[in-house]
Amino acid sequence: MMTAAIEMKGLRKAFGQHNVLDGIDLSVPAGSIFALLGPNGAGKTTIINILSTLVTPDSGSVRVAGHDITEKESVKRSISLTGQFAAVDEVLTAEENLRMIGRLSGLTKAEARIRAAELLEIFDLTASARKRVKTFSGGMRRRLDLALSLVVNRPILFLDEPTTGLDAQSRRALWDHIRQLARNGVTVFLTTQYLEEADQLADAIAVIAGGRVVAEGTADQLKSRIGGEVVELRDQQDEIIREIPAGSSIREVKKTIDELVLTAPEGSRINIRRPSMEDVFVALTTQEREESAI
Ligand SMILES: Nc1ncnc2c1ncn2[C@@H]1O[C@H](COP(=O)(O)OP(=O)(O)OP(=O)(O)O)[C@@H](O)[C@H]1O
Repeated sequence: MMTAAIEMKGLRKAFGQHNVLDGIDLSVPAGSIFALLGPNGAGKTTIINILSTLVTPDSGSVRVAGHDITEKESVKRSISLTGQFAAVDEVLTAEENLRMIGRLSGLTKAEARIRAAELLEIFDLTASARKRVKTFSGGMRRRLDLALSLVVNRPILFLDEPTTGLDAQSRRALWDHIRQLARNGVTVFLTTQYLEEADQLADAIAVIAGGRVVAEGTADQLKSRIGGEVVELRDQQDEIIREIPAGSSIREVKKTIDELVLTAPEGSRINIRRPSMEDVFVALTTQEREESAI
């Protein structure tokens, strides 16, 4: 059995009367990429804050890298966190910031220089390496922030919405880097609003809503959980007119197509596809909202 790098059992946290986490059980194998999904305000950042010892839970047992989270110093030595060095020094250049963090983290001068150059390259900041951070755009700062959290590789990396605000090219570069880290044995725990990101990157995904885990598994398992195929009707401009989950048997799919054909406008066409992560997310989180409204 694989060892768990992160383990939560019965994790609860309330802010005032608001039960944000209402008994979360999750286990993340070492060296895997784990994505936590959930609607806005579901408690994703709260979980990351608890796992990185910034917030104390009300109850439950939580272990990170083999340490109980009450052993704060041991946990902190095992983790990196995006935004950890959000206080980027504005007066320094990107390269100086990276080298400074390298030195503060115990790298030699030469090691810090090499690591800074590598990270500047990965995050497409080489051309701006010698510019002061105060002249940077929002996207450049975000990339530098991510680079700073990766100066020293710790066994566990927490990334809270790492690609929000990044363009497609930087997003792809970060995904490649995350995959590389996981291949080298780093456990990556990320939250994301981009369902494609979870689909592309994560070995396992958990969806939280209403303070609980409402689904857990690989992207394929989650997709098959909501069942079968989706039949979509598109107009001549390729815009979706209707989408219907059709079930998994050929008979069900044919029945759905027959229904659509009756109402399909001239020039439209029909596609059959597997459910996307978005279908899964909408199905799971809508179901949770409906149940909690009862
Ligand atoms: N320190 C705090 N005091 C009071 N309420 C808080 C505190 N931190 C978080 N909350 C509340 O807890 C809930 C969960 O917040 P959290 O930031 O963990 O959600 P999230 O899933 O990360 O959301 P988002 O997708 O919007 O980033 C929200 O309703 C938030 O307002």
